[in-house]
Amino acid sequence: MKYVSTRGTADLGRFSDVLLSGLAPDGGLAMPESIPTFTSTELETLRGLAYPDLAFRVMRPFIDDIPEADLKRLLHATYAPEVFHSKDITPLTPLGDSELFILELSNGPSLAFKDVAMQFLGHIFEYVLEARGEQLNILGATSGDTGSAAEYAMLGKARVNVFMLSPHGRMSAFQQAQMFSLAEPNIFNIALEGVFDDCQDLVKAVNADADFKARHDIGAVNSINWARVLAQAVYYFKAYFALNLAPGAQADFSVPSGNFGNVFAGYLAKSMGLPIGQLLVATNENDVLNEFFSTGVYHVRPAQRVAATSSPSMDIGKASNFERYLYLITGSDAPQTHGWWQDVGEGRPVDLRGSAHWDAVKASGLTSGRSTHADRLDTIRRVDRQYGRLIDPHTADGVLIGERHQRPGVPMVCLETALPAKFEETVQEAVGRVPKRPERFEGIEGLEKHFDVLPNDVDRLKAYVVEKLAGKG
Ligand SMILES: Cc1ncc(COP(=O)(O)O)c(C=O)c1O
Ligand SMILES: N[C@@H](CCOP(=O)(O)O)C(=O)O
Repeated sequence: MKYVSTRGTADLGRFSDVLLSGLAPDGGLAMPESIPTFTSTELETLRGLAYPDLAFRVMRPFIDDIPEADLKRLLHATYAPEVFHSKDITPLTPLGDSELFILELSNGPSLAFKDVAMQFLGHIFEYVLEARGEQLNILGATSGDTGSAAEYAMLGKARVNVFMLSPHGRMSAFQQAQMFSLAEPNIFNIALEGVFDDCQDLVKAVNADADFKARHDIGAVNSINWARVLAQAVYYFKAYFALNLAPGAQADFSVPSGNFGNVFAGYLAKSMGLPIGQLLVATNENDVLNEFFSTGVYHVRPAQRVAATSSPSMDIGKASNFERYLYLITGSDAPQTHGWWQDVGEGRPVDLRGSAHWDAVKASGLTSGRSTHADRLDTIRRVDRQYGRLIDPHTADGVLIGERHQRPGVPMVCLETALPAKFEETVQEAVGRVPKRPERFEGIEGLEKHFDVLPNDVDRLKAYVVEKLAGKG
C-alpha cells in the first residue's frame, strides 16, 4: 500500500515510512492511496475473532511491508490481557437495558483510550527501528492523555526518546502526576506556556523544518501519525461484533472529540464497510467541530479563545484529523484540501454551505452535539444513579450526546475515553465521592515532579531538544 499526503505529495512510501515520518513534508497528513473495503461476506469472517487476530485482519491491508508472521507476533504482544486488564482488551458493557453501551477503552496502563494504539506504536517503533538500525526522537503534544500513554509505551525503549509538550497548568492533577513523576533518561516533559493548540502548532512547526527533522530524527505519536488512527479503527470492529447483531444491521457510535482522531478512526472503519449508522462527534464548550457539523462552516478558534473546561483533554480549537476527513469528503482531492488548510492557517473559515461537499458531509453519517460543565455533572450523576456506573467527564460528554441521538432499535455505543480516577475533582463534584483508582497510582500526586517550563517559541524548543540530546551523548 502506497501512502500519499492530504496536501498533494504523491509518494510518502509505505507503512513503515509514514510510521517514522509522522507528518508529510508538505505539512499534510499521510493517507493510504485507497481505502480497502470488506464485503459483507468478508466482514462475517471477522466475527468472534480475538482482539489481536481481528487487529491483524483490519490493519493488514494497510501494512504490507512487514512480514505477516512478525506483524502477528507484534499484535499478540501488544493486545495481551495482562496489559489491558481484560481478556477482551476493549470490553463492551450495557447500561441497563437502555440500548446504550459503554465501550471500555481505558483499562490499559495509563487509564485512557490512547493506550490501545500507543501500546502498538511502542512495539512497532522498536521493531522497525531495530530493522533499520535507526533512532527516533518523538515530539508530541498532549492535553493530558496522549502524553502519559506515549511515555508509558516508550519507557525503556533504547532507540526512542520522547519530548512531550503539555499546556502548563491545564491538565488534571492526576494527569500531571502520571507524566511528571517519570524520571527516565529517554523521557523529557515540557510544560509550555500556552494551550494544547500551541503545543500542536509547535510540533507541526518543528516537523516543517525538513533539515532539523532529518538531522534529529524527529517522529510523532499524536494522531497525526497514521499508525495511531489505524490502530484505533480496530476497536470499532470489536465493539460492533460484540453487539452480536444480524449481519448488516447498523450500530451507532458516540465519540468524545477534540483532535478528531478517535472519531476519524470510526469513519475509517465505516469507510472499510463496517455497518456504522451515526458517528456522533461529541464536543465540550470548545465546540468548533459541533459548529461545523451544525452549520457547514469550519472556523478554528485562536488559542486565546480555547476555554479551560472540566473535560480538559478535549480543550482543542484546531483539530488535526479533520483534515483527513475533509480530504476523504472531497474524494481525495489534495489541491482542494491544501487550499482549505491555507485558509485555515491564515484564519479564514472553510465554508461548505450549499456545496456538493456539504452534501457529502451529510451523507457521511457524522453528526454532532455539545455539552457544558453542568451537563457533564448531571450525566455523571445520572449514569451513576441509574446504572451504578461511574464515568469520567469526557465519557459523560459522549453519553449525553449519544442519548440525545438514540434511534429506536439501534444500539448506541459510547466510547469510554478515560477512567474517572483521572479526573477525580469533577467526578467528586458530581457524585460527592472520589472514584477508586488502581493501586499502582495510589499517592502518585505526592511524587517528585520532573519537567521544564518553556515559552511558546519554536526556536527555544529546538534548542531544548538539541541540548537534551547532546546531554545524552
Ligand atoms: C479522555 C479523552 N477523551 C476524548 C479525547 C478526544 O479525542 P480526539 O482527540 O481523538 O478527538 C481525548 C484526547 O484526545 C481524551 O484524552
Ligand atoms: N486529547 C489529547 C490531545 C492529543 O490527541 P492525539 O490523539 O492527536 O494524540 C491528549 O490527551 O493529549
